[in-house]
Amino acid sequence: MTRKLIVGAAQLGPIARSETRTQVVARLIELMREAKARGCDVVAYPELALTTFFPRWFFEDQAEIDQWFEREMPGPETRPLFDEAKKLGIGFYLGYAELVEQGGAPRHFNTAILVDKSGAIVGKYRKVHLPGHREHEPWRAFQHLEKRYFERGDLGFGAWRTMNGIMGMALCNDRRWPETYRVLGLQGVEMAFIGYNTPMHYPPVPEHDHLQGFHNHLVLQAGAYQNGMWIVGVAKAGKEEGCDLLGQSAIIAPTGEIVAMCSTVEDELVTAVCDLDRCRELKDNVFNFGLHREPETYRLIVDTKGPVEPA
Ligand SMILES: CSCC[C@@H](NC(N)=O)C(=O)O
Repeated sequence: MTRKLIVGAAQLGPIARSETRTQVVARLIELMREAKARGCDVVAYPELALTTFFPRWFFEDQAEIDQWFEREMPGPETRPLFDEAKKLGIGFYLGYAELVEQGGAPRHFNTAILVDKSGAIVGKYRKVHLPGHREHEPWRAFQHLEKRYFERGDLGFGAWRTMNGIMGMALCNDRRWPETYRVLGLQGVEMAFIGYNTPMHYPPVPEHDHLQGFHNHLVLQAGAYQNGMWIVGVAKAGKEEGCDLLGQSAIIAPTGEIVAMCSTVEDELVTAVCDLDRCRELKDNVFNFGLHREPETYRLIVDTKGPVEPA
């Protein structure tokens, strides 16, 4: 029996600062219905998919910051998405800002969840590689204050058996780090969902601005190939509050080939039939970890943050 999963990458166009959760969820539901009509088993949305990308602004008032976060999932505004998923019998991956009380203290995470076809949350991931800066840097055209507003994820890179396969999650900047994919790959992940918000302009090194699309696919394709997994990379795209965000959401095969890609920077769904058994072509051969990895020679990777002096 083949394990073919039909997957949708539901790219979002810009979300205005004034747009409500209810308005955004209506957009998500429309994409979900389209995905179902095209036979999808699961649909993936971007990182921080319920609001505008708020880390581009410096806020000092904690109440103003907290308004971008979800205190419950599903909550009153997101419940219709879960109800629709259950009604349609379709899974989904969703990124959002999460605020939890732990030990009487508030904790803020950049989070993603995986929901199965019954509408149940089966997995949660909290972003590990937080990019950007902590302090206000007024010289920038826009801020990238993820290091200020979120703490590092505390759940590691999990893997979940669901929807007839082994699924993993990551978020945006995580995709630039080979360690992300390898930790997923070592757990046998067959499909990884990765939502992103990637500004086209990178203020510290603007000479790389024209390479944003290249670097996006470079890392997603390498991660897929080197670990024998499908990757679903999903953008929030377009000109959002004056900031241009990369599109090019893509579904990538374990061979590293792009099999579907968005061609707009608006709400757009692309789909692909993903045979999870094709992961074996890599996992049993050139990237047979049990046969070919030499972890004792990789000690620096886990023992050191780096860089170190050469021996
Ligand atoms: C601050 S520069 C990098 C921007 C980063 N964006 C996110 N959201 O992680 C990314 O890796 O695309």
